[in-house]
Parts: sequence; structure tokens; C-alpha cells
Amino acid sequence: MTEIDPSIESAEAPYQRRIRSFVLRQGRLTKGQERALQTAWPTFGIEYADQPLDLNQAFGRADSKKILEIGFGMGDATAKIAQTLPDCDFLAVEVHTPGVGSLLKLMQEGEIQNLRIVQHDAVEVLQNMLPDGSLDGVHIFFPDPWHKKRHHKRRLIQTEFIQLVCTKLKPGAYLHVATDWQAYAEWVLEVLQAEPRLQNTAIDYADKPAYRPLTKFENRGLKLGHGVWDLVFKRA
Ligand SMILES: C[S@@+](CC[C@H](N)C(=O)[O-])C[C@H]1O[C@@H](n2cnc3c(N)ncnc32)[C@H](O)[C@@H]1O
Repeated sequence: MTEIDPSIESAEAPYQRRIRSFVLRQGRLTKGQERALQTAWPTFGIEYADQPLDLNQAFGRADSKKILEIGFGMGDATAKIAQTLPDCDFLAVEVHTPGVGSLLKLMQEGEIQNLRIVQHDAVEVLQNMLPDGSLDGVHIFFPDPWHKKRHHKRRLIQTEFIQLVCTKLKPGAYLHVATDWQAYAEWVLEVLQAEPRLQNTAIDYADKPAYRPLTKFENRGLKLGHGVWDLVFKRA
């Protein structure tokens, strides 16, 4: 994760020149997203900082499970899962502003309280904000597959990244990855299986856990005969 990529432009500042699993694009905000950013960010947004975050304090309770979601996109699944599992608290991380606005809007509409958002590179959030052994679960749903071979280095799930995730998981905590790209599913399986601190909960791929809703996109793909692969591993 420390390789330097000279193709990353200064437009990605404040991110330093390390290979990233995302490309920042200027996204247009809808009026609703803009309003949600103005009105809900002060309550539910957490500014990225180079210092440990007290999760119990951030959510105002200590008796809940703390789940990290990386790359929530527009946040539809995130909001639904938070509603399905009210006893868990979700720290949702995404870099794209329209997605952050969209999830804040869904939170306002659904009166969702058990979710906080950090808008930053999740790798740095893991490295600098999350204490070791602080997470009960990590969700990574449909990470960018970076299809082309020369872009594989941009894939989020790499050996070093998974080692970092493992240090943040409590013993017995889980890591759930879902992807609709078979070659990436095979790549993820290989990386997770090679990590000695993780145990597969299934033989290769798991059944879709009930808390993960089917997305519109996924539903359409399934009707066309496309596959989705869930991987659920436990930290020993
Ligand atoms: C293909 S989209 C999937 C979005 C969503 N999980 C879904 O299922 O619809 C992947 C998302 O991950 C985000 N992402 C990729 N790398 C990230 C990182 N290092 N930190 C935070 N977000 C990231 C991207 O901005 C993008 O929104």
C-alpha cells in the first residue's frame, strides 16, 4: 500500500501520492443531498483526524457492536442495514461527497441514529483513527473491481490491507466482502485464506447473510444470470 503512483494528479490532494483504491471525481450534488450535508453533517459526520477515535463516545453508548463499512456508495444498503440492526453502530466511510449527502438524506428520512460518517480514504481511517481490536465487524460491499490487470494494484483488498483490517478486529469479529465480479471474488478468497488470523465461515463462498439487502443493481444482474459472491471470515 506504500507504492508511489506517479499518475495520481494533484487534484487528489489532500490525499498523498500513494496508490488509491478510488479516483476522486467532481460529482454534482442534488438539492436534497446539499441540504442534508448542511443540516445533518454537524450531527452525524465525523471529521477525519490523525488521532484515535473513541467509538463509544462517537455513538453515545458502550454496549453496542461497532461495525465499519468501507465504500458505501450512495448508502442505500448502509441505511437499510442500520435500520435492520438497531443494536449495532455503523461507522460508514466514503470519499465521494454526493454519496455522503445521499446517506445523510436517507438517515434523516429514516430517522436513523446508529450511523456516523467519515469522508476520507478508509485506509487512513483504519491506520490513524481506529484503535486496535475495536471493531466487531467490517463490511465491504461491491468494492471497485479494477478489471484491467494493470489496475489490479488499485484493488482495495490486498494482503497488507487485510493485515491492517485484522489488527482492528476484535477476536471473533467478522469481515464480510461481497462482489459481483468473479475474478475479484477469487482474488479476495485467496487473500483472505492466506491471512492466518482469519477463518472462513463457509467452504469458499458464504450464503448471503440476511442483513445484506439486495441492491437494485444486484437484483437486475441476478435476473440476467450474473453471480454475486459473499465472503464471510472470522478473526481468530
Ligand atoms: C463500486 S462502489 C460500491 C458502492 C456500494 N458499496 C454499493 O454496493 O453500491 C465502491 C465505492 O467505494 C468507494 N471507495 C473505494 N475505495 C475507498 C477508500 N479507500 N476509502 C473510502 N471509500 C472508498 C468508492 O468511492 C465507491 O463509492
